[in-house]
Amino acid sequence: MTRIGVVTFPGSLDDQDARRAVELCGAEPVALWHDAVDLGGVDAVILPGGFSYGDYLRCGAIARFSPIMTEVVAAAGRGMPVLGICNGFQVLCESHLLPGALVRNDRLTFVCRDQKLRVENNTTAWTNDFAAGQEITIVLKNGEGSYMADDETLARLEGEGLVAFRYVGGNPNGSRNDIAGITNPRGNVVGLMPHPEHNVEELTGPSLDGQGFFRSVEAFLARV
Ligand SMILES: NC(=O)CC[C@H](N)C(=O)O
Repeated sequence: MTRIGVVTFPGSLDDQDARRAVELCGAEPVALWHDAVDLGGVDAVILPGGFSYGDYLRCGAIARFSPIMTEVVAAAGRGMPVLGICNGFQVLCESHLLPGALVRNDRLTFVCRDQKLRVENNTTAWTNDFAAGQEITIVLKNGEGSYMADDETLARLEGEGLVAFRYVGGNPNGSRNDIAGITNPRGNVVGLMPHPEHNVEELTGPSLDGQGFFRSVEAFLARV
């Protein structure tokens, strides 16, 4: 059975939901504490949402220096699938596994809503279960979700097809080019602000679209 590690930093909030989503989608969740110095032999890693280290300095700026991140960066370099959700996306950018930065929402308030996204790249380890151009609904909840990158980086992301998800039906936070999530060129590291782990059960809704992320990584790992 595929083993997917979910890292808990001090201040992580959605680690339990991420582990539950992994389990509901048929893989074995493995809890990884942030000061671990190995990944316990997992096949993939999720950096979950929350407020690691209280969002002090900048979101993800301290978590980046947690001992486990040395292992995550090395494993990502070897091609291991890594998914950063919301605060996890912020940690991935701070760790330079993904380019750019997440800054305060343009309306200067926390935004919580069901968000429509368009799948722009369905070739990654975490998005291959979706159709290209598919519209999905995923919960969004953050205060610092506005994706920023310089013009050159943005042109590269667009030119190389590295935008994984784009907001549709209104940009909730001022992200450049309506970017909701990006991938690295290899397609194993993906970060997005909305929360797929909250969209895996009929009871809580608003969709089951989050399951696609976990099915994608299972399919990806079955191929390697
Ligand atoms: N839901 C989350 O992961 C929150 C992320 C981050 N701390 C923010 O508010 O922007």
